[in-house]
Amino acid sequence: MPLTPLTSPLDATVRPPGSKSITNRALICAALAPGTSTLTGALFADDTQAMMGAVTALGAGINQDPDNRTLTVAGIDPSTATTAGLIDARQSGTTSRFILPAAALLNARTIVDGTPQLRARPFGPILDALREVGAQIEELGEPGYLPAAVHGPLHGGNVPVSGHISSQFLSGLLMAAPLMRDGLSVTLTSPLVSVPYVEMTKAVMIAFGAQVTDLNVAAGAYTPTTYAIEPDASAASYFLGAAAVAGGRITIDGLGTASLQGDVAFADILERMGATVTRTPTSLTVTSAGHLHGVDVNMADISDTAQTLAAVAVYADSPTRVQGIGFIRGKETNRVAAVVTELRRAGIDATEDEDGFTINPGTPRPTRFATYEDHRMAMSLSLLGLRTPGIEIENPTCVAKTYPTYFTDLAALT
Ligand SMILES: O=C(O)C1=C[C@@H](OP(=O)(O)O)[C@@H](O)[C@H](O)C1
Ligand SMILES: C=C(OP(=O)(O)O)C(=O)O
Repeated sequence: MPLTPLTSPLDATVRPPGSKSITNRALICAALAPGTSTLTGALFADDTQAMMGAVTALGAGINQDPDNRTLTVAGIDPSTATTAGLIDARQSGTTSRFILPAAALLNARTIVDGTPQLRARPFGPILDALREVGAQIEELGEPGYLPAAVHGPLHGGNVPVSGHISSQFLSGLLMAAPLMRDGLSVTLTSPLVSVPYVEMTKAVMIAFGAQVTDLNVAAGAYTPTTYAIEPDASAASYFLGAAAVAGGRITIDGLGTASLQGDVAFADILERMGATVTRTPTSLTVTSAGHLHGVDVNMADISDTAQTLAAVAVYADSPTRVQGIGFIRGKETNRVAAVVTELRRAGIDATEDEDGFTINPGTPRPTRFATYEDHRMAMSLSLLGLRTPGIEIENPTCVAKTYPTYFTDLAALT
């Protein structure tokens, strides 16, 4: 995918597609709520298709209306459901980590597997926690990795869970918890990364009628609900980053101070770098002259936007250091190594640190970037093409994981 630099400053309003994280949480809660739920503003992408396939395998019924971005979900009663089978979570961390506990509620054997990329990502903490709350677990490949078989039901109770590898283990356990016999109380055994995603989990659960306080969930049931899903804040980071790189104004419609998504704080980092940010409860506007300063920032809460910041940092007037994100070596690819390798390919002085990376600004040369089957490598590196001639993105269709129309929407900015 060749990219063409912009010839005039940006001046656009964008509404990104629905949040992947909220869509996949709402699908789990709706699938476990006996009755009909309606999800509006949903994301239609590979990760959410993976979740739709997963909850269908558990017995839920899904009607997809992509033109109206709406999903209608006929939920199951997990205490009587006995559907077992093979679930393909594809490349999706959220689908795999959220469906394992949900499948383990059933008195049936379910195998969860995914692509080779997903098989390389860690699952040990969630498999261990599920054993503690009553599941029979078979690790069918390497211990601590997919594929794995789960068989319930779950008695719940108190369970220790580690937080430093991924918050998705905790979110998955919490969402299944209302249907555990004794409910669930989680004690974290290590510091939690991606904290805002756990707050999001609790908010979606509460919208579907669950009782949640701190990391304690009461036994009960989900209630079918009509639920409106926000646009995706991680996707929005590319458009906000575009204003920072190319200069001009970008407004994100549908995301603001009222958002459930931590990634809206990417705008705060651009503000620290010198951009002007205007916020309302439901919109974010970034205006920039394209001259930003470097920043030293901990991105443990919003690590999906770290690659976006790496791209923006290339054009700042001083170095940028990102800390607190060593755990993103376990995402779709080793994101710390991948972003440093690709920026160095373009002649930028980037270095890998133990818990992040440092980007020294420079003038990138024309480069064809590798994307490592990582949608966020493709979307973040595309920002260089808005300012530097001769930028190409290999395998651009990898954006289908969360944002199939990304390159069309980027082109429409001009
Ligand atoms: O719960 C979620 O929806 C997510 C949590 C984060 O993962 P980790 O908790 O593994 O950092 C994030 O990177 C991912 O894209 C979505
Ligand atoms: C890490 C990501 O996804 P997941 O963990 O859900 O596969 C992501 O979307 O950047």
